[in-house]
Amino acid sequence: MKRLLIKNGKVVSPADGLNEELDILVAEGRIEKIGSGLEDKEAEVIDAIGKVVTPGLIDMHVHLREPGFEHKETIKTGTEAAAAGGFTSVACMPNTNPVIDNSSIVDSVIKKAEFEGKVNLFPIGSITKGLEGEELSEIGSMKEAGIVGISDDGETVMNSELMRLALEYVTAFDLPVISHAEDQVLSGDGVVNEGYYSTVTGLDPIPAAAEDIIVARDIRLAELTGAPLHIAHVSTKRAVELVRDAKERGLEVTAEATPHHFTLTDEAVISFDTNTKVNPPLRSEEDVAAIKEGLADGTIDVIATDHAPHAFEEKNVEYDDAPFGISGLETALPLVITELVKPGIISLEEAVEKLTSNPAEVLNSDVGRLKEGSRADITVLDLDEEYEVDVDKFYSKGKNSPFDGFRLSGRPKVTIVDGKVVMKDNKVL
Ligand SMILES: NC(=O)N[C@@H](CC(=O)O)C(=O)O
Ligand SMILES: [Zn+2]
Ligand SMILES: [Zn+2]
Repeated sequence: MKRLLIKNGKVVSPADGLNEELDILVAEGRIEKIGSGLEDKEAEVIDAIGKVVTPGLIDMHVHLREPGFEHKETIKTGTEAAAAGGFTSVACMPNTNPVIDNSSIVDSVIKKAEFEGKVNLFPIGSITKGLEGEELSEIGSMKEAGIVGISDDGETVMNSELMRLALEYVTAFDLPVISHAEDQVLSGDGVVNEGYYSTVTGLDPIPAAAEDIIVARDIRLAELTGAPLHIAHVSTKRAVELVRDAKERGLEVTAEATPHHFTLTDEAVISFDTNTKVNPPLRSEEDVAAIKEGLADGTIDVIATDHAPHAFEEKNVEYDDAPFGISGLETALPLVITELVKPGIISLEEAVEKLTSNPAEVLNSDVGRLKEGSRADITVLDLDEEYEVDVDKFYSKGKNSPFDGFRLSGRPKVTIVDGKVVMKDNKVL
């Protein structure tokens, strides 16, 4: 295996106490040495001068669509998109067909990723069989097979008794329960946020309360059971307040926000572009401000994409009929830098934590760190490169992005997984 020497980059890994210009020597898939003025005659040199070197980014919320919806995305194309976006690990949601609700499907997803995946893949198992909300999945055997959490993402476990049982069950397993918080009776047939823009477009509304109610319920159940709870794609002001309060009370509650929810407001839906249709919906200016505050004060621990690719034909229909979801892996890091770091809403160090060590901690995984001896998953990024988003250049099959044509600054330049360069200069290798 080739040795790699990443030279003269600014190494940023707050969890490892690193924030300075250093070299990193990689051998046999591991970080052999971190230091100044390192030399190695055999190593391939990656010149990182003027660039930032971070632990490989982790996206704890993606939809890779395989098995069952390979026309939208596959493990191969989805992990290529991840590599292109600077991610070295992704955790994939179980709303596939069949649903990831038993150990043999977990095994098959892991095997497939070993053969075809560009990055590390950590499956998330479902909470209930078939995502039907009626019976618990085989959580114990899925844990043995390698899941890192459980979620019925795409659906809410509307039965509070069953959700309580799931939370009680995982306390024995060190698995977070990841909540897609939506009161599905209240959200009904809604497609956009309830407010001024649902009124002017005439599109069916989803009230913020649909999210707030389930966030409140699940926090209460986490308190009752003592289980670790992670709130997926937080999008409302009240949800941020509820998570903040839960943390203050010492509960093991964590939360994530997506780039689309901190970048866009529901004003975007007046275009009737179905690429703005996502669940939870794009919210009001006040909600977006609260998300940014939550990111800044640490209430929101993690930035995750909720990468939800769909085929062009599926999105190329009336707003009401289009599926919910945004293809997010290849714009996430540029949006974090452009929308959060450059304007000073969070520091670069905080951004790195929310994309590396924090999600690793939620998933109880040992990735997301830069230490001698640890696995060599590394991302090199250029904070200043400006470019225009072009969905036709996405590695993802999902071209469904509302950011097509956006000018962003900050870009991943090299992605290294297990000591191997899998993306360089925006080309997946
Ligand atoms: N976010 C979305 O709009 N869609 C997700 C489901 C989900 O994350 O809830 C999908 O699977 O397409
Ligand atoms: Zn969801
Ligand atoms: Zn999702």
